[in-house]
Amino acid sequence: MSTSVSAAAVAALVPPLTGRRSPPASRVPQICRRRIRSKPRIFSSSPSFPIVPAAAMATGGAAPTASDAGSKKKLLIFDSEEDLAVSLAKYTAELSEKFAAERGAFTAVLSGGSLIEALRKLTEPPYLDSVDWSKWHVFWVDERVVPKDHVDSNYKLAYDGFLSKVPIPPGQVYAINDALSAEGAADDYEACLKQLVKNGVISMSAATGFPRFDLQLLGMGPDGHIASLFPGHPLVNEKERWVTYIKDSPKPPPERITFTFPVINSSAYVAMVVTGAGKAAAVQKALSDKQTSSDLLPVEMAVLQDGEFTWFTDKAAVSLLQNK
Ligand SMILES: O=C1O[C@H](COP(=O)(O)O)[C@@H](O)[C@H](O)[C@H]1O
Repeated sequence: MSTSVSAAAVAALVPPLTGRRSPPASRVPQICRRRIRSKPRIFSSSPSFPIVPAAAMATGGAAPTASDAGSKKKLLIFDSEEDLAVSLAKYTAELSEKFAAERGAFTAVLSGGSLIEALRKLTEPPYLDSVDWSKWHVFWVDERVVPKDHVDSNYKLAYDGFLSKVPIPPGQVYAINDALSAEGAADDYEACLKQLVKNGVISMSAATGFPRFDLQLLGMGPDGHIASLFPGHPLVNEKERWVTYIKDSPKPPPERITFTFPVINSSAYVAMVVTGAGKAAAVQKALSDKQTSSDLLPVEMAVLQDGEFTWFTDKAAVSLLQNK
């Protein structure tokens, strides 16, 4: 179990991030430190999206290079989930290298659910050895308010499937304080983020005034929810908070914390990882041309202010799209 103290009490302990050096784990604010438990082919798109051959991506074609700067949305369709996982690893590793070189840190946001399994290739060669894991700072776009060893914990899911297999410094893994209420945990996590902005670990978006994470790795539920932002729930309209809480999640468990849309939409890069026929209807709605502003799914509300949004999908997930 992690400890937590106020952000103000620890602020002075933490030097700003400079150059290419990341702060040692021991100097990360206690409020932000949640140590890893010792145990515990056919490529198509809607007309509004560029068609990006997934095979090209696998060989570097969709790497985050300067030539991609003007391309804000991409739809990648893979023949298999295995192919998707290979390319997602390459994409993530290249962004890690880019941000580590540019700013000495890489802020990666995880969702729960099927996303974690899709990250499995990052835990294998060549990435296990070639990625500079010491530059990674890991966050959760949403978390269930349960103990970290609970089967519903997004932290546990990520730890078991990803974090326990790569050498990210434990002090750079920012889990929620699971001893707090949902409201308290959301406040605590937001305070953690604000402290890390002050330290220079997390960038700020000049355009929005909200934190700008380097990469958010997100999943989507069959109902079109992302993070813990559900269709028709008032939380989708939150405009001020960075992190908020929900006590009546339609998907169990009911109590969760979640990043808000202003934070999600301030990201530099988002990978939206969606597979399986069960999500085809939501994908169809999100990627169809006939969007109406009155009944947007949460996934449709993920619109980056100044970043690159890439859908990583398989054939089943796009099976209801026209023009394939
Ligand atoms: O409850 C949640 O669900 C979504 C989607 O999960 P998936 O298994 O259908 O991919 C997930 O992105 C979110 O983090 C999680 O809390």
